[in-house]
Amino acid sequence: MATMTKHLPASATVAGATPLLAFVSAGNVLLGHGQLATLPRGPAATLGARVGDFFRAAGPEAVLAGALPFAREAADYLVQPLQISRALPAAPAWAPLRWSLRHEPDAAGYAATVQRALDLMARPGAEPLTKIVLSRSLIARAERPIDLGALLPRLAADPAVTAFIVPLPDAGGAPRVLAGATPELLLAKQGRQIRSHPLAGSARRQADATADASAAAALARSDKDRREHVIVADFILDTLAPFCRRLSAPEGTTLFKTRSMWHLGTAIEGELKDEGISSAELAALLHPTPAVCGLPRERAARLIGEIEPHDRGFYAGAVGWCDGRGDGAWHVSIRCAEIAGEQARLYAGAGIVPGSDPWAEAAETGAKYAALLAALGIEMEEKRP
Ligand SMILES: C=C(O[C@H]1C=CC=C(C(=O)O)[C@@H]1O)C(=O)O
Repeated sequence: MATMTKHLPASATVAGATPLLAFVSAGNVLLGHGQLATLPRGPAATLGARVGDFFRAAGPEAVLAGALPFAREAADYLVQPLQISRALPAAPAWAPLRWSLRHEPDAAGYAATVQRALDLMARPGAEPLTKIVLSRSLIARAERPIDLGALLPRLAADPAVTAFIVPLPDAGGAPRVLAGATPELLLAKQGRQIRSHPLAGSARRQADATADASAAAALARSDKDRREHVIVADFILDTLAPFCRRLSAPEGTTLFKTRSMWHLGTAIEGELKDEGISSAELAALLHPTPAVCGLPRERAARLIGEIEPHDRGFYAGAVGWCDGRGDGAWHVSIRCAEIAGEQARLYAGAGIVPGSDPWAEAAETGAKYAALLAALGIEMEEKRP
C-alpha cells in the first residue's frame, strides 16, 4: 500500500489567511488551509489506485485536492488540507503592479508553429493527425510579489468560471502555485451522477452588443469550430460510456460565454454503473482531452512536446478535488498562470484542425490571455505586424 507523507507547516493555520488552495465558482467555495498530507506522486495511469489507497487510510470525510500535469507520464501533485472552509474571507485590496512582459513565442512565432502543424496534417501518413492544440505563453514580471489572497476574488469575478489556486511541487525557487479562471468542467461526480462540460471552438467577446451577437452567431455557424468541438465531445462520450448505464448530451452543442470569450460547449450527463469509481480516476482517464491535446491523443502529445518551445508543466492539465466517497470536481487547467513570487507565466492554446488560419489562431490565443490579464491588472495590446 502506498505511504503518505505527513507534515504540518508553520502556515497550517486558520480560515482567513491566504489559503493553501481554493476553488470558487458561482455559489460554491472550497478553501483548503494548511497541508496535512501529500498523496504519493505518480502518473495519471496510477492515480485511481493511489487515491483508493489514500482514502482507505484517511477515511471518507478526507479531501484531496491539487493538480494533474499536462503530460500523462509526469507526476501529479495532490494534497490533503488540514482544514476546509466554505466562505471567502474579506480580500485584501489589490495594489496595482507595474509589469514587464515577454512572449514565448510571440504571435508570429506561434502562427509559424500552427502552419507547421497544418503541413503535418496535410501529409498522408499511417496515423493521420486530426486535431492538435498548440499553446504559447506570456511571462509577466512585477516589481513586487503577487498577492494571491487579493488575486483570488479578481479571478472569481466572472460567474461563468471556476477560479482556482493550487500549490505546485517545490522547484527550488519561491513557492509556486497554478492560479486561473477556468470555464471548462472536465468531470464532476456526486454519487452515481457525473457531468462534463467540454468547450472547444472560440471567439473573442466584443464590447459592442451587436458585434458581440454577430461574433457568437458566426461561431455557432463555423464549420471549423464545430469540427474542433465534436472531436472533444465524442472523445469524452466514448471514454465515459463503458463506465455508465446512461450517458447523454441532452441539449447538444450550445454557445457558452465567459466575460472575455464565446465557446461552443456540450453539457454531458451520465449515471455510473458503479459509484465506487472515484472522480479522480475518471478525470485521469479523460485527461488530456482533445480540448487541450489532440487526436490521436498520443501522437498529438508527442508533437506538442516536439514543437512547442515551452514545457506545459501543469497548464492544460486538470485541477480539482476528490473526497473519500469518490465525489469531486475536476476542471481543465486553462486560462491560468504559474505564479512564483513576482512572476506569472500565463498560457493560452487553440485547437488546430485542417482549415485553421494561423494568424486567426494566434489572435485567439491572445484573446484567451484576457481573463488572467484582467485579474493581474495587466494592459496588453498585441498587434499583427
Ligand atoms: C486550450 C485552451 O482552450 C481550450 C478550451 C476552449 C476552447 C478552445 C479552442 O477553441 O481552441 C481550446 O480547446 C486555452 O484556453 O488555453
